[in-house]
Amino acid sequence: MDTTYENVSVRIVDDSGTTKPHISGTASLCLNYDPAGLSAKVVQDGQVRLEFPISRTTDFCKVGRTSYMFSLSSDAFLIVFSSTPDCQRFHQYMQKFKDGQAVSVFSERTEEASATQYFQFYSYLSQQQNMMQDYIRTGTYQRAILSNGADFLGKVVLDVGAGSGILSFFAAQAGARKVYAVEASSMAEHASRLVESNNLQHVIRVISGKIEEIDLPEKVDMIISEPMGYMLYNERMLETYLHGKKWLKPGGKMFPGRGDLHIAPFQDEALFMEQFGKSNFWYQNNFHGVNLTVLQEKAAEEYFRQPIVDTFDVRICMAKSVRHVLDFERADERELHQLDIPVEFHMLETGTVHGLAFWFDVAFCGSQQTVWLSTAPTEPLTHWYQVRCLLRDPVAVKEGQMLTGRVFMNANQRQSYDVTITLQIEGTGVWSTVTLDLKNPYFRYTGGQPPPPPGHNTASPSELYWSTLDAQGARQAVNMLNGMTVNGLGEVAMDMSGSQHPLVVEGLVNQAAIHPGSIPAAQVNAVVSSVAGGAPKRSVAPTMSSASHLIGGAPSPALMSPSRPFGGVSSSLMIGDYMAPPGPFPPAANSQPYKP
Ligand SMILES: C[S@@+](CC[C@H](N)C(=O)[O-])C[C@H]1O[C@@H](n2cnc3c(N)ncnc32)[C@H](O)[C@@H]1O
Repeated sequence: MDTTYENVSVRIVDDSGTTKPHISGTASLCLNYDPAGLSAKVVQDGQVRLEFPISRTTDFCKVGRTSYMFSLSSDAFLIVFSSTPDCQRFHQYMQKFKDGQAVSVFSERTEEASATQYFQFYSYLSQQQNMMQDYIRTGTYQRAILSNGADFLGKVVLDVGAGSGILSFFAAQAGARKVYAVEASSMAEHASRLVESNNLQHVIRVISGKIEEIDLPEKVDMIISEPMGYMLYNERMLETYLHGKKWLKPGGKMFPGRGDLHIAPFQDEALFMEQFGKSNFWYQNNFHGVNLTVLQEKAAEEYFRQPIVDTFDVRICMAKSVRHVLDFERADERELHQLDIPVEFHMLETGTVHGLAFWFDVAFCGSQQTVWLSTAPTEPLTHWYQVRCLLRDPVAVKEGQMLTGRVFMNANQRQSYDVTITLQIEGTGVWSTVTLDLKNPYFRYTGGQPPPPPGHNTASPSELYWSTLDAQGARQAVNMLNGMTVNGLGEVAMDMSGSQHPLVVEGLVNQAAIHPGSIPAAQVNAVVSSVAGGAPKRSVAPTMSSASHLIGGAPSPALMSPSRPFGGVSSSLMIGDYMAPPGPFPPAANSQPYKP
């Protein structure tokens, strides 16, 4: 809701009802959320001329068609709006406020349509399952909680955004006396049923509602939550997590207690060409008799606004990552409205910087043990994958140069961020800038092994392979010859079981950091077929058409296999942890994520 009103005049009212101007000329009236209700500010030329709190007990009323009267303890003010519609809009807002209807930090910062879709998404059991089945995620949370029993035993805990209630169950397992499981979507009903069927009603109390709007009967010793979206900040649920601190006792703990966003420049010519190539569809002057070329530039712009969600070989990074730390126990939610992250990279190699790669880690700093949950490319893959932002204009760099700049993340009302990257090579005048829409990413993960960057071999891989075989013993060396196997000693057999590619030997080929329990091989044909920018061939059935509809996160890798019984989960669209409904079939050539 727009809560700024331009060109208002403010008059002071005396006891006889006579009014006179309180400020000369007109000003802006801004309403902001305040824990006690609202705060009204009259701003003129950048200066606050009048500020007063509005609570549900404040006296106010509409006067005529264009004015509003506020009787405060000291003075009474008449706010005169510049038009009847403005006054009407203000009146509706105040009515809602008076009725106690959802005027909260959350509703202030979120478009209604975005919130509706967001909580609908999380109301699906399949979506909760998707997160629960991310074994690295769920297993790490359980371990962090159970290995810090002292922080939970006999304690009161708040679970912010409880979903299925899984984290509340972990807190109960660790001996919590009381757990308040707050969930805004209708998943709260399912969570209640789980609590009852597990006979934990005496410990876990599910509260249906938004953290920003509910009431708790007491303060808590510990807050637990899983509020991370991709690139850490998407979904803006971290703000909800920090908001929950209004219920935390002094000295209370947050689990996790901190989040580190890592940022590194990368080189990936193939990815750059792939994105660029997609817009070439519009570079046709006779598409069914229509000249499309005027839109090619706009299409390229649109593709480069999409952050790319997938995984990669860490060796594409050209410098050590810069780390941006957020201390959840200290930070204020308002700090997350604009994040201005300076970056400075000491380039470790010569080449082309195609963009910046992002991943995050969170730490559970318990009194007994610190446990990290990492989404780094060197670690087992999670449903957050990693995110890469391409530069429209890549920059050529030399080893030893300094690449500096900033990543500016500006929160929007769609529960996401506009991300502006600016980079320059120090002392050269070479720079590049791009703005991306984090709400509309391109989900590119195919389940395949991410290739290493070209030119990374500094010794002969073939020699290395054979010397490893020699070390293992020649008998184990197996080769294929016309359907027969011949071992390193020249012995021939008809056994076909040793048909693995000879170069795929553990320790020789770098395997992706994929956890065997989470990531079965998947063929995301729809995505693969769009790689060159052409339309996916109808004969190639998209087994993961949904994956092309990522909104802000991704299916748990465990659900990426077409062979899994719950593969249907992935036919939804993602928003971090959050996905939206499936799109058309066949998916668009560009694998554009669905956007609400
Ligand atoms: C990423 S899921 C985590 C669910 C569960 N805690 C888990 O770890 O499996 C986030 C949950 O928080 C809920 N949520 C998001 N914003 C919320 C808010 N402002 N108030 C209450 N719940 C919220 C969502 O509906 C969703 O179920």
